[in-house]
Amino acid sequence: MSLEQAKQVAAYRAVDEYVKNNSIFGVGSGSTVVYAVQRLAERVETENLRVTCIPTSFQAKQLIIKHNLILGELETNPEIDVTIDGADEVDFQMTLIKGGGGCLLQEKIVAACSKTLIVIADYTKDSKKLGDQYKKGIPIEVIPMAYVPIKNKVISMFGGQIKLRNAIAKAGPVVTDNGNFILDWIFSDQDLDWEVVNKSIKMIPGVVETGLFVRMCKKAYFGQPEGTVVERNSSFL
Ligand SMILES: O=C(CO)[C@H](O)[C@H](O)COP(=O)(O)O
Repeated sequence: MSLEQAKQVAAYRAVDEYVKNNSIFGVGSGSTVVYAVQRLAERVETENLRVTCIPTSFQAKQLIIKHNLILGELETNPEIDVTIDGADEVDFQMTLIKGGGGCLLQEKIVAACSKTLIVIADYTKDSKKLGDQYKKGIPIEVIPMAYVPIKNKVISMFGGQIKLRNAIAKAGPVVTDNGNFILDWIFSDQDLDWEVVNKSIKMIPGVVETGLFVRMCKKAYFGQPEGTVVERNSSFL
C-alpha cells in the first residue's frame, strides 16, 4: 500500500465518523485533506447532507469550490463544529507541528474556532517526541520586515537554527496566503515545554503565528502501510 493510500484511509475514516448533516466544517490544507474533501463531496451527494465548509487556505477554498460544496467564512460562521486537517508531526501528547505547506496561520485560526479538531495523517507523522520524524523544524509565520530580529531572538531564547523558507518556482522567499514570510526553526532540544515555547515566540513583535498546536487536537487518525487506521485520542479534550 502506498503513502497516498495511507492518507486516504485516514481521511475517509475521519470524515465518516465526524461529519454530520447541518454542520459547519473546517477544511484543513495539504495533500491528505484532498482525500477528506473528496469523501465529503461523496457523502454530501449520496446522503444529501448540508455542510458549510470554512477554508484554512487558498488551496482549501479551491478544493471546496471544485467539489461544489457550500463555501462559508468565519464572518458568518464563527463557530465551527469540526475541523479536519493534516499535520507534519503529532507527538504522544497530541502536540502538532503544522505549516509544512505554509498555511499555519489560517489553520490555527480555524482550529481555534472549532469545537473539535481532528488530524488525519499517514503513519510517517506519528511520533513520540516532536523532531523524531519531522526534520524540517517548526514553521513560524512572520511579518517580512522583522524576519532577522525574530530569527536572532528565537535562537537566543531556545537555541537551534533558523532558515527563511525559500520558494521553489520563484526567486526569493515563500510568501504566505497572508503576505508574510515563514521561518523554519530547527530546534536542538526535544525536551522543551511546547506550551511555553509557543507562548514565548508569539510574544516577539512581528511574529504572526507558530506552527505549534498545543492542546488543540482531540483525535488523530494515522493511515497504516497495510491499510488499517490507528487512532490516538487526547487525554485532555
Ligand atoms: O499544516 C499543513 C499545511 O500548512 C498541512 O496540514 C501539513 O503540512 C500536512 O500536509 P500533508 O497532508 O500534505 O502531509
